Amino acid sequence: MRCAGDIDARQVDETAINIDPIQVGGRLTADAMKAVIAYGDGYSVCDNCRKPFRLDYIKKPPIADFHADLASWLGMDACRVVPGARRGFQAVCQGLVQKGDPVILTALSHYTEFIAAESVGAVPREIPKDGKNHITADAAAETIERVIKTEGKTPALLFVEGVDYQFGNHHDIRGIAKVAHSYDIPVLYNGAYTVGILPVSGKELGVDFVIGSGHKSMAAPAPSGLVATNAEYAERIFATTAVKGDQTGRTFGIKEVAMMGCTLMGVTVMGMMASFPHVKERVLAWDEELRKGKIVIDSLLSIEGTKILSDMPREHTLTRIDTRESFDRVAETHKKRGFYFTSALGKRGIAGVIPGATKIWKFNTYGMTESQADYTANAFLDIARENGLAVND
Ligand SMILES: Cc1ncc(COP(=O)(O)O)c(C=O)c1O
Repeated sequence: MRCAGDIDARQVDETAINIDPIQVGGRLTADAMKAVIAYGDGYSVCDNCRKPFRLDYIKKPPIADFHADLASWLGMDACRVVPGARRGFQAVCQGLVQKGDPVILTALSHYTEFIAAESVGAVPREIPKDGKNHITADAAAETIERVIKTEGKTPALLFVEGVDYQFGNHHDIRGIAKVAHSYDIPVLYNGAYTVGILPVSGKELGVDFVIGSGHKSMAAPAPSGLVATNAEYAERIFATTAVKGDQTGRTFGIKEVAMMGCTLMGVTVMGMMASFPHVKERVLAWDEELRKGKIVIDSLLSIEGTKILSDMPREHTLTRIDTRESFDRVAETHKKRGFYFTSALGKRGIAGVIPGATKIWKFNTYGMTESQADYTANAFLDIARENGLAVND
């Protein structure tokens, strides 16, 4: 009989080449794995927590320095680690948005951005994407105007994704931030697919908040992430508690309300910290990542009927692809239907494509070695040829 503590092996072969769009940037470094083992106990980072009693003041291990380093690395003034990008969105909403306030999101916003707005009773309003799947400064301006006119209120916050999760496209953050600021609307930059993957400077982008996801893009265990702010908003977002026990008169000092006092303890913060030197280095090799990604893109495009739905040339390793006129044609008659494709990839040691997907799907080549990129490119060609699809050599 099985009991709740029985743990199965992972469903994805960890030795496989994983092209799952959400997983590639969160794979741990060897140093993070060591940290996970060393700091596995629940409150392990609290051994040397001394006054003031707060996670971001702990000197041993150097969690205080880590916070300062994160802020300067992102060109921001203050930073806190949080349990996932979503908790960063929520902290900013908690600090800036009142019930009933309109909040601007985009047609490419992630559901967690909507839920963060909902958690404070905000009214979400979307900037539409254009025909090229971009969020533009003009569309942002039109949306802000429309919201002010119809709701009679200036939006309290604007969310925008550096790179969106649907197409992996970049958007005009500087232009959008400029427009938002002309209405005095603070701008939250969602760096879930950029922070830890490519260089990001909140100052250069002209945004007020930078949010990152540790488990998606910073080689860290889940749930982890960060929220960084400029000096203008730091006090509001990281406001300390003013509450007092009515019987005891107790107060709780420097605990921050939006952070619920302390955030990432143990494995998550230590994994994130252990990977950080590697993450700082890897963002500088972004062009290399694009070059390796191109090897896979070129091979897929050589299969007749295949279309890339993301911007071309690719400027991110997450790509949306349409194989309705190629791999999906095979699915119509194959005895495994659409599952033939993921099964053929699996046999070749490639994981991360949703089982049965042959129409429109996404993949991410981030972190592949050159030989893995060559291997993956050839695997797609093999599967195409094996199933009678035409390949342009
Ligand atoms: C664009 C985007 N933003 C935010 C999130 C949420 O990130 P986290 O899991 O770190 O809260 C995701 C997760 O898939 C995402 O794709």
